[in-house]
Amino acid sequence: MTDRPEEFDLLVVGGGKAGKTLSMDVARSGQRVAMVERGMIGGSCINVACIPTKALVTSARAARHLRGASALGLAVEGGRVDVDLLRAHKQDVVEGMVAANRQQFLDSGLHLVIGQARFVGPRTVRVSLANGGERLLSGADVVINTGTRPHLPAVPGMAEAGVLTSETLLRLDRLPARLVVLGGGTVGVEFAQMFASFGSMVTLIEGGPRLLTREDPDVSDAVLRLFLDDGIDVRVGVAVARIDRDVAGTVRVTLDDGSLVTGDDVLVAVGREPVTDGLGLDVAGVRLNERGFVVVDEHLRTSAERTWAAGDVAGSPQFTHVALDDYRIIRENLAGGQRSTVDRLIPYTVFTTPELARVGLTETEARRAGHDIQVAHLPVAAIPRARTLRQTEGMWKAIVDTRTDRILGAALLGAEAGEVITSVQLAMLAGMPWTALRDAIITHPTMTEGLNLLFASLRSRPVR
Ligand SMILES: Cc1cc2nc3c(=O)[nH]c(=O)nc-3n(C[C@H](O)[C@H](O)[C@H](O)COP(=O)(O)OP(=O)(O)OC[C@H]3O[C@@H](n4cnc5c(N)ncnc54)[C@H](O)[C@@H]3O)c2cc1C
Ligand SMILES: NC(=O)c1ccc[n+]([C@@H]2O[C@H](COP(=O)([O-])OP(=O)(O)OC[C@H]3O[C@@H](n4cnc5c(N)ncnc54)[C@H](O)[C@@H]3O)[C@@H](O)[C@H]2O)c1
Repeated sequence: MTDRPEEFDLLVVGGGKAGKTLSMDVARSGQRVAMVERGMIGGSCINVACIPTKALVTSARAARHLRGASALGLAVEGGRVDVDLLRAHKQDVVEGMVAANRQQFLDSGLHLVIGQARFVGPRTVRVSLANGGERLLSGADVVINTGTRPHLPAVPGMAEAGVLTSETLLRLDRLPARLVVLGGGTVGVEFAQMFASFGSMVTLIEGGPRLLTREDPDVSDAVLRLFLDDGIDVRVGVAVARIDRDVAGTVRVTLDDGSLVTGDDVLVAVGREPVTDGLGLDVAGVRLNERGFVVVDEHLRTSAERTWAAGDVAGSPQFTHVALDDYRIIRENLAGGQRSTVDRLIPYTVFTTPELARVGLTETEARRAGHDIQVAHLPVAAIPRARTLRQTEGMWKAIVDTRTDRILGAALLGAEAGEVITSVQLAMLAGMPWTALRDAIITHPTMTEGLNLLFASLRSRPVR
């Protein structure tokens, strides 16, 4: 290797959703682009996060359907979960997407460099290549997109006891008979319910006052009731004092209220931390915040000249669709634009069964912000489609501004909520009044039709 770097118009460090989409787009426009990825073709979403988990949620839902088949008029036996088949299904979905990504990378003309990058100066990285050797690369512009990894808190005994993360549990080399889940956030609830559907006895421990602490208390309570119905043992407002594994292999989790939870495996799902250590960002002039995330401005510029950051590592809300929007922002700003992250309307869906889909403000946030609000409520059982699906669990709510008639936010817990929320989001983006959703003619019988009923529960402003 010479000391002169290979020069590119754009150098992307980490091939996550933001980085790979940007790399392909810029390469297709004829510029020289190098993307360094240490091993996961396509990034974490398709390899170890969204896609494998949602493939397994499909299996979990199928298992539930099979158990409830008689209610649908079907005489079906059992539905035993076979962990080898489960793993094969998940792998097949993942490998299909990885192969499609690899082909798209090739077609775009980007230079894919497989190896671990480390900054050795401004806009210059040394890459330890996966197949041996090194390369020195520089970019006229550089984008950091190295993502996050599971955070492991300092709990006495945990390292010796051995615990799982979302990544290691997804390898599925066995189905734990008893699974203890630490953390009742998005990862914790999705995994807890999925494994309960596969037949594991699940205990979920959340340090905060309730499940999904970002949500309104009535929404968290509705999720809690579903979990209790599923036989999940939920403990909230307790901290783990220590974790031990006995000679028989049983894990013993001692809580600070003196109680003891036992299991075969512990999944730690208490948040994610940025992948910035060992990246040499100090020599690149890139500032980090106290939690190790890259500090960016609203245009996703870092403290170093012509150096940008995108996705989880830039402190963006941790969703793939947000990483995609970060790509759009940088793409436009590389071309001299001023696109910004300010005031983005970011929906999300927690893939429990049924799903919890959210957009905009919660009721708590709307009140705190001083809005004069009305809150619409609807039990999902009131929606005809839910009856035909025989999935009547859940509740919907929406928050509207009484003065402007604009929709401020919605929380939909129910079947297909992740699809329905987009209609609410689009109405918000278009600045439509809530009455438009109350009065729109919507196909019958669909879940989206429930929006007519949800908003019909509100009072209209008197006509003046
Ligand atoms: C279990 C789980 C389920 C999730 N489900 C969903 C979901 O359903 N929907 C949703 O929207 N979001 C979901 N998320 C969040 C989503 O996965 C992330 O927000 C998203 O993947 C972030 O993408 P990114 O662009 O920041 O980078 P990432 O996809 O994290 O990519 C970063 C890449 O950088 C590479 N890298 C790191 N360091 C180096 C280095 N030094 N040199 C070279 N390469 C390097 C890594 O190998 C990785 O491929 C989930 C997350 C988890 C953990
Ligand atoms: N469907 C989706 O879109 C999806 C799915 C999974 C993950 N994600 C993304 O990944 C991010 C990370 O997910 P996550 O669930 O790891 O983090 P999170 O921040 O969503 O939740 C972590 C939870 O763990 C709790 N906690 C923290 N320390 C604890 C401790 N010592 N003991 C018990 N509980 C503790 C917190 O109070 C919190 O409720 C999410 O915020 C989300 O943005 C998205």
